[in-house]
Formats: sequence, C-alpha cells, structure tokens
Amino acid sequence: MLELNERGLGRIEAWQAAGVELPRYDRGKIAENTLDHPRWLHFGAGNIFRSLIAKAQQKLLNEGLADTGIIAAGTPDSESIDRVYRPHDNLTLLVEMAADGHLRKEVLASVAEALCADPFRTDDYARLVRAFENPSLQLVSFTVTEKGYALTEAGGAYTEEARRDFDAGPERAEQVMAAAAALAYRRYLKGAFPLAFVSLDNCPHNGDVLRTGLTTVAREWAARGLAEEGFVRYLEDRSRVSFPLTMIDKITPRPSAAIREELTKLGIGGLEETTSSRHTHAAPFVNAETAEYLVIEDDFPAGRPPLEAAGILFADRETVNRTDRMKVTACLNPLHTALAVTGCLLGYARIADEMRDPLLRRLAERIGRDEGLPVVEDPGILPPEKFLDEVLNERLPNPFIPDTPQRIASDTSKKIGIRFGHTIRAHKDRNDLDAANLTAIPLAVAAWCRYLLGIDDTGTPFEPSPDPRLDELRERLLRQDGTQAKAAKAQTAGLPDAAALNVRAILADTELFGVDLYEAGLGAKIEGMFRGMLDGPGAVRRTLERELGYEAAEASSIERSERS
Ligand SMILES: NC(=O)c1ccc[n+]([C@@H]2O[C@H](COP(=O)([O-])OP(=O)(O)OC[C@H]3O[C@@H](n4cnc5c(N)ncnc54)[C@H](O)[C@@H]3O)[C@@H](O)[C@H]2O)c1
Ligand SMILES: O=P(O)(O)OC[C@@H](O)[C@@H](O)[C@H](O)[C@H](O)CO
Repeated sequence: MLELNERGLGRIEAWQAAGVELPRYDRGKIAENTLDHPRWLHFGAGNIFRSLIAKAQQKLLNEGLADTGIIAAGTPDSESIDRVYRPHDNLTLLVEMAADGHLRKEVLASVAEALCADPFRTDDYARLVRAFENPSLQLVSFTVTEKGYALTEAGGAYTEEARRDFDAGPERAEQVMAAAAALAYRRYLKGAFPLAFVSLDNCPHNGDVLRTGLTTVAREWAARGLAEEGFVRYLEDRSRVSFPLTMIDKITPRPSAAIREELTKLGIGGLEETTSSRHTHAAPFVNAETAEYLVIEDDFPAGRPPLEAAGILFADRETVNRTDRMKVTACLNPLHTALAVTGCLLGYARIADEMRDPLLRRLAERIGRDEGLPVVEDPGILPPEKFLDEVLNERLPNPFIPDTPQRIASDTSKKIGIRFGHTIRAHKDRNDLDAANLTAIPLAVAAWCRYLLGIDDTGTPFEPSPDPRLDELRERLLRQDGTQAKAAKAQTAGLPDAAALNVRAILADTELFGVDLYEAGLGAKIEGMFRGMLDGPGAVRRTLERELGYEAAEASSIERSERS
C-alpha cells in the first residue's frame, strides 16, 4: 500500500501510476527556509485551508515563485495537528471532483510545519514565537469557523472562555483569538514589525470581525496590566497591521468514505477519518469541488506572496466586500443553508440529490434568483448572474461532490442572520420592494425552526448537527408550556402540537436574524409556515409545495419524466 508520508513519497512511480501529482520542489530546502524566514502562518488548518490555501501555495512553490511553506497552527484544544498532520509528515492528499466524475489527485507538501499554539507545549510554542518575532512574517490567516471569532454570547456579555483568557493574559491564552493575540504581542515586543491578519471565514466584513477579536483581547489585557497599552495601538495602526477583507469559495465537504474507497482501490492506504471533540472531521486526504474563488483586499503592510499566479484575485476593499456579500448573503450560502435544513427534514444525505428534487431545486432557485439577486450589487469582478448560474446548474448538482446537508447545517444559529438577514433588510429598505412579499427565505427560516425540533418530516427523530446554541434555542421553542420533561416528551412522541411551541421566542430575536422579522412584516408569515410544517407527517413538503406554488401533480409528473 502507498503511504502518505515522507517515506511513502519516495515511491514516485507508484504515485504516478495511481495518477497522483507530486510536489515538484525540494521539501527539505523549503522546510529550512520556513524556519529561517517564515512568511505565512495559518490558524485552523482544516479542510478548506488544505483544499484551497495549501494548494495555492503549492502552485507557487512548484513554479519557483515562493521559497517557504505555510506554518499550520492549532489552538490548545484542536486535535488535528497531532492526529492528522504529524502522522503524515504534514502532507495532504487533495482530491478534486469534476462534474464529469474525473478525480484530480495531488499530494500537497506546502505545509512546512504544524505546531500547537499551546504555551504548555514548549517546543511547539517556542517555534511559533520565533516565527512571530521574525520580521520576515508577512501574513497570518484564519479558517476557524464563524464561532471561532466570538468573544461574546447572545446579549453581548463576554463568554466564560473569553473572560478566562482575559484574566489569564498572554502567557496562558487558550481560545484562538487570545492565542493569536498572545503571539502578536510577542511580535510587538520584539519590534512591532508589520503584519497582515487575514480572515478566510464566511462572515461579512471578516477582516473587521478579526480586528475586533484581536483588539478586544489586547484591550482587556492592557486594562488588567497584562499587556502594554502600546500593543493596542500597534494593532490599531493601519500602516503596520492590516486586516484585509476576503471572499473565499470552494465547496469542501467533510472527507468522504466513497473517495477514501476510490483511493484505497488505487493502492493508497492509511486514510482513515478522525472526528475531534469539537466536531471537526479530518482525514489525511481532503475532497473538494474544482471551482474555486478567493478574492482578497490588497492590503499587506509586510508584503505578500504573488498569489495572483495561483488564480487568487486582489482588489480594493469595496470590491471584496461586494463580492463577499454576493456569495455569502445571496448567491451561494443562503441556498446552502436552505438546502441544509430542508434536506435534514426530508431525509436527504446529499446536496446533489436535493437538487434533483424539483421542489427543493425551486426553493434554491427562488432564494437566489427572485429574492437574493434583485438586491445584490454587482461586484464588478464576478458577475452575480453568472456566479449564481454556475452554483445552481453546475456546482450544487454535481453528483460527485459528496456534500451533505448535515455538514452545512452545523452552527446555523451563527450564520442565519448573515445568510438571510441582509436580504430581508435590503427588501425592507428599498422603496420598490416589500420584505413582506418574500416567500422562499421565510420558508427557509420556518424550516430551520422546524429542524430545531429534531424530528423529520416522517415523524422520526434525528440528531441536529452541532451548534453552540442548539440547546438554548430548542429550550426557547419548547418553553411555552413549561418543563424540560414536556420537551423530552415532544421528542419521543412524534410531532408536538404547534400550539405548545413558542416559535415567536426565536423569530423575535433580532440579534439572531440581524433584522426585526416582525417589523419587516415576516414574523406572522413565518409562524404560519412553521405551524403548517407541523401538520402531521409530510407537512414540511406540503408546506413547501403550497408556498412555492408547486402542485404535487406537477412534482410527480416531473419526477416521472426524470425517471423515464
Ligand atoms: N468547507 C467549505 O466548503 C468552506 C468554503 C468556504 C469557506 N469556508 C469557511 O471555512 C470555515 C472552516 O471550514 P472547514 O471546511 O475548513 O472546516 P473544518 O471543520 O475542516 O476546519 C475548521 C477548523 O477550525 C477550527 N475550529 C473550529 N471551531 C473553532 C473554534 N471555536 N475556535 C478555534 N478554532 C476552531 C478547527 O480546529 C479546524 O481546524 C467555515 O466555517 C467557513 O467559514 C468553508
Ligand atoms: O462553512 P460554513 O459553515 O460557513 O457554511 C457551510 C457551507 O455553506 C460552506 O462551507 C460552503 O460550502 C462554502 O461557503 C462554499 O464556498
């Protein structure tokens, strides 16, 4: 069996026979250079990091346009450094799945080091400090999920974890914002060298979100006398420290057993997936679609790698902002979230299969074309109509992408306001539009509330995907007439009575949705849809059909013609 590690990589002909592209640079030399003059460090080195970022750096290395690798950093409670990177000598097998079923396979060696940002792991930590203290470092990027940036909970109070990090100071930081701030503090103390902190997560104004995270930690430390005031000024000095905005796009599902089987058939072994206590799914390989878009605000005070050569677009701040809004609030992620929650309710395990269900396809189309597009500004570099067409007709229906509604449904409470709130607000604010006329987005919101019950459209319980607010939101929904005991009963005895549920307690939460749904004229409408979805087995589908003007007869005739 071929093994994914330095020793295994020596079997060049066997890899080539398996159709796998190999790195074309001197890995030892790159590792040496990275130690000597590191340029790029990344926190949260999960699947999207490997499928897009590590791939881009590999291209630069292959073409002689870079001479250092990326340092992957994990926080004290992340497990992937020890469980995924180290056993495979930091190598990743990237598998890209084209719409015709072709699998492009490449071993990525662009992660030169994988280190844990845990002050108690002294060797790793010393290497990270050395990298941060080196003037050569140009950028520190992040893919830590939307919740990785959160220092506050609903209502605005600091989380317990954030307060612990504020009190502990830079020597014992645990969460990612504090861990990164602690290392930035070492850079400040060494000479306050310039640096770019680059968020690559799906949140609008992601650079600003990251800036707020790091400067909040710095301020709290300074207020406690645990860091110098000058550190806050350093992070706020835009000529020395930047937080560029970005838009990142490449559907990168969790590692799929089917892809692993394909690789095993090619003679590549040892590719088992691990799931961390934080619900991160990782394997030595990563599977992703072929389409990829990364647009970055060109603001790098310490310089940057020539990533244009790897297809990455650089633009001004407003262009990046508009591109991100186009993708995250209108043309891709809202469709994904709607398909995620309806898919879990209707028993789907694949996004591509949902796109073959005419009703769900119509839901996705209506969200994108009828409700999102009219309020989206053209960013100028990626035309929204073309982008949406590709999403609806090529990317989401690609049967070779093993993406699941369950992955996308994770952390929906952290995303729902971004995915739908922006469009609702835009319809509400425009004189020529009326938010109360929206249908598909309210259906998606109602379906999410229905999904929170953890009972599918046949009345069978399912486990909702991990979400930091799941218990609290379910409790709110079930609180109206009392006790947890009743809640538990509702879970096991099939669908609860709509009258016993307090969906208003969720819909009225303006912080959750980023907009007042009742003021927008949508609260009662969504309540009605939600109630409709509780009217016995099959009620979710019936509600979608009714609201989308989709007759059952129409559905079955299309399904019949598709089958024949
Ligand atoms: N997968 C995609 O299709 C895709 C595409 C575009 C953008 N993104 C963005 O990238 C993010 C990560 O996606 P992924 O597929 O790499 O996920 P992943 O689960 O493979 O990796 C997530 C990484 O974030 C870390 N992490 C998770 N929770 C954290 C927390 N609370 N604090 C600090 N670190 C935390 C994990 O340890 C892991 O390293 C997404 O949330 C999204 O914002 C993903
Ligand atoms: O990664 P999240 O949790 O923000 O959202 C889930 C998916 O919609 C997302 O990962 C997409 O696959 C991605 O945004 C495509 O570029």
